[in-house]
Amino acid sequence: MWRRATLFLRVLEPPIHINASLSQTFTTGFPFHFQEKDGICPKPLITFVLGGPGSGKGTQCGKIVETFGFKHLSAGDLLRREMVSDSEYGSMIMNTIGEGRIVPSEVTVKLILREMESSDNHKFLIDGFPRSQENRIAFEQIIGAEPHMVLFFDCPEEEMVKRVLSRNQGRIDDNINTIKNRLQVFESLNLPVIDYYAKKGKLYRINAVGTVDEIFEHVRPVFEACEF
Ligand SMILES: Nc1ncnc2c1ncn2[C@@H]1O[C@H](COP(=O)(O)OP(=O)(O)OP(=O)(O)O)[C@@H](O)[C@H]1O
Ligand SMILES: Nc1ccn([C@@H]2O[C@H](COP(=O)(O)O)[C@@H](O)[C@H]2O)c(=O)n1
Ligand SMILES: [Mg+2]
Repeated sequence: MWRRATLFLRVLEPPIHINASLSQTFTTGFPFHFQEKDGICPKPLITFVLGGPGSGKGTQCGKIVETFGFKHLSAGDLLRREMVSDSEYGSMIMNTIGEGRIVPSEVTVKLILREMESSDNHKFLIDGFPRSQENRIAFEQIIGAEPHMVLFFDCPEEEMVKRVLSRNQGRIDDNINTIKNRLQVFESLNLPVIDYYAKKGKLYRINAVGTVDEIFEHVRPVFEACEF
C-alpha cells in the first residue's frame, strides 16, 4: 500500500534528478539544501501535528514513525535540546518554556530547518508546530514549503491536564501553573492556526480520547488514504 502511494506522488510531483557531483550545492527549489537518495532529490512531504499540551502528539507520532516511516521532529524537543546546549538562546528558551509562552519563531524554525537539512528521509512529521500564525508564516518564509496535511489531536482540557501531570519526565513546564498558561496560549494562538488549515481543507481532526491504540486506529486511515 505504502509503495503504491509513493509511486502515485511521483506522478503528481516528479522528483528532481540531480547530478551526483552537484549534490552539495543543489537546492530542490526550496530555500534549504535537501539530501538526495540514489541521484533523486524528492520534494519534502510535511505533516504538521497539532493539539493541546498532553493531547498525545508525541505518543501518536511514535506510532506513525513505526508504521509509515516518517522522520519525527518535535519542536518542543528541539527547543529543550537547544536549551541544555551551550546555545546563546539557552536561558531565553528556558524562561519562555517555564512560563508556557512561545519562543520567537526564527529560533524554532532554524532548529527545524537544521534537522530537515541533515535528514536522509524526506517525509517529516513536525510535532507541536506551528503554535501561532507567526510560527506558520516564519516557516513558509524561511523554509518555503507548506504542509501536505495537518493532524489535530482534539482532547478535552481535563484529560490533557491529567496526562501532563502524570507524565513524570521532569519537564520544567509540567506543573499546574505552567499548564494553565499553556492551555491559554493554545486557545489564543494555536486554535487560529488550526482554523486556518481547516479552511484550506488540510486539517484532519482526530478524537484524542481513548487508549493509545484506539486513537492510532483513527490516525492510520488518514495516512493510508494519502496519495504519497
Ligand atoms: N491515549 C492516551 N491515554 C492515556 N495517556 C496517554 C495517551 N496518549 C498519551 N498518553 C500519555 O500522556 C502523556 C502526554 O502524552 P504526549 O507526551 O504524547 O503528549 P503531547 O501532546 O506530546 O504533549 P506536549 O505538548 O506537552 O509535548 C504521556 O505521559 C503519555 O504517555
Ligand atoms: N513551536 C513551538 C513549540 C514549542 N514551544 C515551547 O516549548 C514548550 C513545550 O512544547 P511541547 O510541544 O513539547 O509541549 C511549549 O509550551 C513552548 O513554550 C514553542 O515555543 N514553540
Ligand atoms: Mg510532545
